[in-house]
Amino acid sequence: MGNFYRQMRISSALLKRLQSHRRTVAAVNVSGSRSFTTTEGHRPTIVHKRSLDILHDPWFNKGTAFTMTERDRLDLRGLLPPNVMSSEQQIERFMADLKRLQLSARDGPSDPYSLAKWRILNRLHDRNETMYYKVLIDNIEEYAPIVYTPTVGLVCQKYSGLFRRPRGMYFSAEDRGEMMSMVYNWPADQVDMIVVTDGSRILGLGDLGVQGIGISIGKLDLYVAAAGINPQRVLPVMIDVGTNNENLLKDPLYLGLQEHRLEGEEYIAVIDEFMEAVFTRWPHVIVQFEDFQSKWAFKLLQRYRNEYRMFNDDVQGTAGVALAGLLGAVRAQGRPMIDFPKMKIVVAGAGSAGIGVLNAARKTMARMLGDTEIAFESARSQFWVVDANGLLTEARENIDQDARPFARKVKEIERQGLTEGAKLAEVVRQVKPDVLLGLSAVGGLFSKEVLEALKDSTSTRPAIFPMSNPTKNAECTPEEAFSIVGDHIIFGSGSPFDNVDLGNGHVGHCNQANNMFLFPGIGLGTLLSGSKIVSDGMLQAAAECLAAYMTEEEVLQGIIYPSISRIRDITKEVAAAVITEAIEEDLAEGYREMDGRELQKLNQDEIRTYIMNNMWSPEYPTVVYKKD
Ligand SMILES: NC(=O)c1ccc[n+]([C@@H]2O[C@H](COP(=O)([O-])OP(=O)(O)OC[C@H]3O[C@@H](n4cnc5c(N)ncnc54)[C@H](O)[C@@H]3O)[C@@H](O)[C@H]2O)c1
Ligand SMILES: O=C(O)C[C@H](O)C(=O)O
Ligand SMILES: [Mg+2]
Repeated sequence: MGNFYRQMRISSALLKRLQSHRRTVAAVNVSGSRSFTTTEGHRPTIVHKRSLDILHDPWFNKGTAFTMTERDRLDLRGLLPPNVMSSEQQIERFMADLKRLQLSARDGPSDPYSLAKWRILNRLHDRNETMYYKVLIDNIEEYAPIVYTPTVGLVCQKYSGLFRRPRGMYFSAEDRGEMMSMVYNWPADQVDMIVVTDGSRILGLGDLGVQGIGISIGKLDLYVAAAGINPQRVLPVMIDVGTNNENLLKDPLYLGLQEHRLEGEEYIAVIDEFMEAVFTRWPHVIVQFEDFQSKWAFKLLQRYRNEYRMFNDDVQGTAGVALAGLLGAVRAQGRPMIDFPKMKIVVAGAGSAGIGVLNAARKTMARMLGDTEIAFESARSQFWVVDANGLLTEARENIDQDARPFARKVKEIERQGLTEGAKLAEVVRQVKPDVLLGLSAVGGLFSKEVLEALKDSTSTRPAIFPMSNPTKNAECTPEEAFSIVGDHIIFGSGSPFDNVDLGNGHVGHCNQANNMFLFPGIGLGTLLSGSKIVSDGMLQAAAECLAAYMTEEEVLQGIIYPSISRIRDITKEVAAAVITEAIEEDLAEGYREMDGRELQKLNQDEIRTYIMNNMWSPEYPTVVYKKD
């Protein structure tokens, strides 16, 4: 036997590994023989690898069954979800998932096989990243809805069953005091982009705890596909501070911490520790906050935005995308953009996304009106905000601090025939808005009654934006909007829908109003500019670039956002706008061999070339072996 292996030039390390594997197999085969299993079964397995190498080796990997001491010993801490499982629980989880597959492979009527497609793509992602991203980039229209919204929502919901190999890092409340060392368990010396979530508000699906890691992975897939960030330099992160989802707290197979969420100072201390750890190891990284519940989204943004390279996608990315849509709706009426401050806008939903949009739209109106305090004050009267308690006015008790600037004066709305807490349909009936925008996470909120009321809009082309995700949380479908309000509307939804056949060869165009058209360009532009912060000006430049991207002809046809097949191009354009603004604000310090001064000398074409030269493409590199 020894001779045979020598002849085959198999190294002694591999020989040892083969022998140890053969012992395991033998032990399994003779499990009835007590004496054999006791002697062999208790002998430790010697491994010559640590960290991800172990998790990716099917011979040694135990997945979630690695004990905490093993995780510490083998540099695995943070590379697995925090809940240690027994092998029986692992099998139970796998079997339950297998049996559920047929029942759950469905997200809305659009694609009954979406989850099955996700599994196949995910397996490719685990085996061969270059090939995975080539498939994704070459077929982005078909597969973005699988790896990103809406299927990613279903994946997060089913995550405990779908979990096979870990991807990304998990920092849990149990890791307090350890994060600074744990961060070195990640194998890459360079990380450009982190997308982090605490799982507290995943799309419109609520608190999904540790299962929210899927959203960080999906967003980073778009960073690679759209922005050409090197996949070896992205890091999805889940900060598990517990969950308030009672079902998950009771589920014996849940992979996260089974305790209620940390609150107050304790919560902030965990996020602070995480930020300090990642910026210590990777000082130039950009951290995108994703799907944090509103009460933390704003606080954390204010806390970190002047100190670290970070932004909140739901607040700032969404604001820019919605603003581009609002300006597109003005252009689609054949009016100049400068007419924007005359638009009457009803927003349903006053969470992180809704308030982000309201702030950005109000500021833009004020700027167009002369950028004075009076202009800022008068812009406020263009918005009516309806949340779970109806129309928001100053008569409301316990108004959320971030929503307060949009609470209407009681006298003012009484003159419009409205009162505090008025229902959405009533508000639409009285206001006759130009735009109805939904960020409520309530599927079907734009009911027949609401849409009927919008028929009396004073606009020649009312715009309807059911922006909530995933598909079943959309406030209405395009069929409902076009059939009830009319063929002339502008339509944009957060999740993708097919265009609507209006008959007579006419098509009702369904735009996808999703922050995916901005966040990859914001990240890429910030990275390549070398700015230490993501400024308001850089975000505004990104939004204006998207707003101006569509041609007059397209806009008049109701096409106000690009198709996803153009996402790499729009991302490059957005990145160029971000870099240009960073240079103008004197924030650009450069990236790698391009220092800040060199960057300042580039013209627009050269900036685009610089961006394209730094975008990764999925091509196999030549690989050579080198001894340590
Ligand atoms: N399209 C995009 O790019 C995009 C970006 C960000 C968020 N979103 C979606 O927006 C939704 C909301 O996100 P969020 O972070 O603001 O959530 P959130 O939970 O913080 O806010 C939801 C808001 O909706 C309000 N609401 C609840 N029921 C309502 C009702 N019946 N009528 C009117 N308002 C009601 C709540 O009072 C709250 O103000 C999610 O579905 C998310 O997926 C979409
Ligand atoms: O994830 C998306 O598709 C958009 C947005 O970030 C959301 O939270 O819904
Ligand atoms: Mg989000």
